[in-house]
Amino acid sequence: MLNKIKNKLIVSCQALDHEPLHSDFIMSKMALAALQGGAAGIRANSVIDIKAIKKEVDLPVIGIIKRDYPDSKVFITATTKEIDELATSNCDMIALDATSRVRPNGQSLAEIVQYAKKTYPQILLMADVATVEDVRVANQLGFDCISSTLIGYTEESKNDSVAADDFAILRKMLAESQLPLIAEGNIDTPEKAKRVLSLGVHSVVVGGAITRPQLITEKFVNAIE
Ligand SMILES: CC(=O)N[C@H](C=O)[C@@H](O)[C@H](O)[C@H](O)COP(=O)(O)O
Repeated sequence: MLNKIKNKLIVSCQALDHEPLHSDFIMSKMALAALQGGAAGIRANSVIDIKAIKKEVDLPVIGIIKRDYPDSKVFITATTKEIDELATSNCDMIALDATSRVRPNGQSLAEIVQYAKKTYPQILLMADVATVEDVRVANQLGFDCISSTLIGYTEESKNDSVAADDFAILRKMLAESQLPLIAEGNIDTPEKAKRVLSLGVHSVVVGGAITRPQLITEKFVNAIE
């Protein structure tokens, strides 16, 4: 899978239950549109969406389960329960929060990675990170690749944004990463996607700018008001 997505675009097709396009059927058609546009992979949330997408397109899928827990701020594939659920979806890779934050039920990141690798050796693992320190830790844990998904979305990274200073944080992550690094999060123009690939990231994930029409509409409205 890592070869198939090298230097290519992955489209994140996600609509949570409060979003207008929340539907496995619609996400499968989003994935078909992504395939027709030339995407090399899909990122998707929930077993039901991944199954529908896998039926519709023959592309590698990065699966996640977003779920809130009362005792933790971690919400992307937070525990081994979500790993077990995703293993039933036929996804090719699982992405999970790889920040240093406390996880639900006292599970540790190392424990979860070890469990996933041992139980489902055929499924690749992506570390969703927020800081350069997270990259250093992820290098050592048995992940197959790292993604910059959570930059700006955690307390530790709230002052960072992926594109600031010509992607300074991504360049720092690239310097530290011993694994393929995927650019993800707020890559919202074709120019930014091209730029991050030229900096040396392995692939680029684009979500909202392609698959969240409410956000796209808002951009137009803000520009004309
Ligand atoms: C922080 C978080 O929850 N990120 C999620 C991770 O799967 C998705 O909501 C994003 O759409 C995805 O990462 C792609 O990013 P963007 O939509 O900005 O291109």
